[in-house]
Amino acid sequence: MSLIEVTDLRKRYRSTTVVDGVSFTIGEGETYGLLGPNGAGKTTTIAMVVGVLARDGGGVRLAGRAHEVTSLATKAMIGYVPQEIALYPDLTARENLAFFGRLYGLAGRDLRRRVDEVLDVTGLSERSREAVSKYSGGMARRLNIAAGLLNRPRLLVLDEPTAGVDPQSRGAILDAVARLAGEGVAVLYTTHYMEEAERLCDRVGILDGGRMRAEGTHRELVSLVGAGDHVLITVDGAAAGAVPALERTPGVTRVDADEARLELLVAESRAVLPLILDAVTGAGCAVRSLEVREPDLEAVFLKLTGRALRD
Ligand SMILES: Nc1ncnc2c1ncn2[C@@H]1O[C@H](COP(=O)(O)OP(=O)(O)OP(=O)(O)O)[C@@H](O)[C@H]1O
Repeated sequence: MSLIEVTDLRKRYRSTTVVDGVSFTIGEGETYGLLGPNGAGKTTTIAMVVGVLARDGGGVRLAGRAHEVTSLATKAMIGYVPQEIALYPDLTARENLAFFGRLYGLAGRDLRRRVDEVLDVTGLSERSREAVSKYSGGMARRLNIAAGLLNRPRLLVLDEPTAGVDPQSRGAILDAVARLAGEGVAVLYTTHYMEEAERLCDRVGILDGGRMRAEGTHRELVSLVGAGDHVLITVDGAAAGAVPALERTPGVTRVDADEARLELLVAESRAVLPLILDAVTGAGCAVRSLEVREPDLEAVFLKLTGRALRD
């Protein structure tokens, strides 16, 4: 069963519709990515999902219950980490977390244990007694995430958590999200980095202009636009001799030869690769190198919207 069901969300600002009928579900332990360029409506969508922004239409159900701006019981199941850092710079990481933990009603040994756990998940244990003013931007972002975990959320919502952070913090954030999902937390993750969506998310929704353009696993999205894997082969001598055999190979949809180089479009490279190698060597060409390039979400986005994900 899905932990959260979002149905037909809508938001207008004056005459402009910025979220236009967005629906998706996320199961326990599943990481769902909302991928879209700046201004696509990601932040507005998740603000309505979390319940900090009133919606103009649609519904959200969390663990089978209607979730509204005023629903405290369902809000208690959510950890929301907005883009803006909300921390006290003069306090240490530990003091910040203790403060937020008390707001959640934690105290004493429970509070200390929970603070230790969230510091560990975000990789900040060793620097926990330093003032946040001494932290890098990436560490502050990790601490912001740690604060969102104090209440053991069943749904963790992260709004572009890695935007502008250093590689070390980015790695720590991605590891933390994977670990939490492994523990059964449902994760809603917005990003405009398609590599992150590919690496982290079980399913991705592509949002553009306030609308969900497509949704699915990486494989499903890629097959939706009819793309296949590119296989690039270099051979000793002329590659053209291998073209007829490759064109007869099941699963190969296009063959281009240019001097010693072959470029193929194939439906499913893993299954077809042995047949391709047989065809090339059978035509008397010795293979010098072979590279498989899987299509990415960037290609899907371009195909769906006619624009690049990052302008
Ligand atoms: N309070 C507001 N009043 C008017 N327009 C708004 C308001 N908030 C957002 N918008 C507009 O809604 C659209 C979607 O914004 P939103 O912040 O949800 O996009 P986003 O995909 O999160 O982009 P970003 O990556 O830049 O945060 C934008 O065109 C934005 O200008």
